[in-house]
Amino acid sequence: MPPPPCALCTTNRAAIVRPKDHSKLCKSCFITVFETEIHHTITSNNLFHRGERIAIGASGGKDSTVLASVLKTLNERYDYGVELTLLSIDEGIKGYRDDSLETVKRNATQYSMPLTILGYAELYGWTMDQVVSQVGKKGNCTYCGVFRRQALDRGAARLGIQHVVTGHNADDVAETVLMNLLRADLPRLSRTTSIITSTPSTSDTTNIQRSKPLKYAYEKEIVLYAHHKGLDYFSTECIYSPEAFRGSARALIKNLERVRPSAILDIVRSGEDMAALCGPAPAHAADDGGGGCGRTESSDIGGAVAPGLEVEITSATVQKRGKKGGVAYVAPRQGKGQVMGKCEVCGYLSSQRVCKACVLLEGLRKGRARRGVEIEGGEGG
Ligand SMILES: Nc1ncnc2c1ncn2[C@@H]1O[C@H](COP(=O)(O)OP(=O)(O)OP(=O)(O)O)[C@@H](O)[C@H]1O
Repeated sequence: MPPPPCALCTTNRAAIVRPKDHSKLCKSCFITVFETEIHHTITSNNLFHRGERIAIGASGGKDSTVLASVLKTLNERYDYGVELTLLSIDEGIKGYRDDSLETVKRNATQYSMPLTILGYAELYGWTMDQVVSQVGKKGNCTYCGVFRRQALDRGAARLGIQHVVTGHNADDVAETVLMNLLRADLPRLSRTTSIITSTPSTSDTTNIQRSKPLKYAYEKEIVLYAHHKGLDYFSTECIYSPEAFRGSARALIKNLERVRPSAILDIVRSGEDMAALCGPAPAHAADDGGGGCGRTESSDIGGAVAPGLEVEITSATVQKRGKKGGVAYVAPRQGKGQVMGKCEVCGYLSSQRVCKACVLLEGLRKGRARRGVEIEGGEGG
C-alpha cells in the first residue's frame, strides 16, 4: 500500500510520522512546521530584539547544531535583525570534545558565523581529563556543569554579548522537571522551566541572559530535522559516563513517550504550572544548568547540586568520598533572602563568600597536593 498523503499539504506522500503527535507529513511540510513552531516560541516569548547580539552555545551535538541552523534560517526569513555567533567551551576531553569542536568549526563556515572557543584549561587551569584523573568518573559531571556555566557567561562577557542561547529541548526540560519532583525540590522548578533565565551582573559578567528556543521541541524531531536537512553534527556521547539519576529520568521519559507521545510536553507544562504555583525562585536559584550534561547533577549518595546555583555550597559541604576520590555535595534548601555578591576569589556571581567553581577548584588543588605527598611518601618508603 502506498504511503498516505501528507496531512498538511495533502499533495505529497507522507514520509514522516511526527513523534510529537503521530501526524503523517511529507518531508517539506515537516521541516516547515518544525521551523514555524520554533519561530512561534521565539516570538511569543519575545526572546530576541532587533540589533541584539546572540551567542549560540555550540557543542557540535545535534541540539545546538539544529539551533544554529534554525536560527540562521529564521533570522533571514523573518528578519529578526539579530547577530548570531557561535560560542564553544572546550572542556578538555580528548577523543570527545576535540572531535566535536571540529564539527563546530565546520558549522561556523557552513553558517557563516564567527566562532569563539574558550577552554577550561585557560579559565580554570584544569581540563576535564585532569579532573577525572583526580576525582574519578563518578561525580565528574558536577565539576563540568559548574565550570561550563561560568565559562559560557565569561565567554559571552568577553565578546560583549548579553544573551546566550542553548539547545536544551523539551526532553531535557521534562527530565529536569522529573528530577526536581523526585527530589522533592519544587523551589527549583521555576528556573528549570523558565524559557529565559539570567545571571545578574558581576565584574566579569553583565546581566547575561540565557534562553532555550528549542524548549518545546522534541529530541526525536530535532534528530529528524537534522537528518532531513543533512546537517553536519557530532553524535558521540561524552566518554565520561553520564549521571545515573538523570539517565534514569531520561529512560522513564522515553518509556512514557512510547505509550503517550504528548507525555513530554505534558510534563513540561505541568512543571510550568507547578512553578507558577510555587512562585518565582530567587534570581540565583537553580536553572537549566551550565548548558550541558552536568546540569542539576546529583551524587549517588544523595547530594544534589545545580550548576549556576550559587547557594549553600561551601567548603564544609564538600564531603570526601573515600578511596574513589569523588566529591559529593549536600545542597541544603535555598534560604529566602540570600544576597548575591561576588566570589572573593574570582569575582563571579555568588551568594557565598566563595563561588562553587572556586570551592571545587580548591578541593582539586588540595587533592593534588595530598596525592603529591602520598606519592612522595610512597617513593620514600
Ligand atoms: N561545550 C559546550 N560549549 C558550548 N555550549 C555547550 C557545550 N556543551 C553544552 N552546551 C550547550 O548546552 C546545551 C545542552 O547540552 P547537553 O550536554 O545536554 O547536550 P545535548 O543535549 O547533547 O546537546 P547537543 O546535542 O547540542 O550537544 C547544548 O545544546 C549547547 O547549547
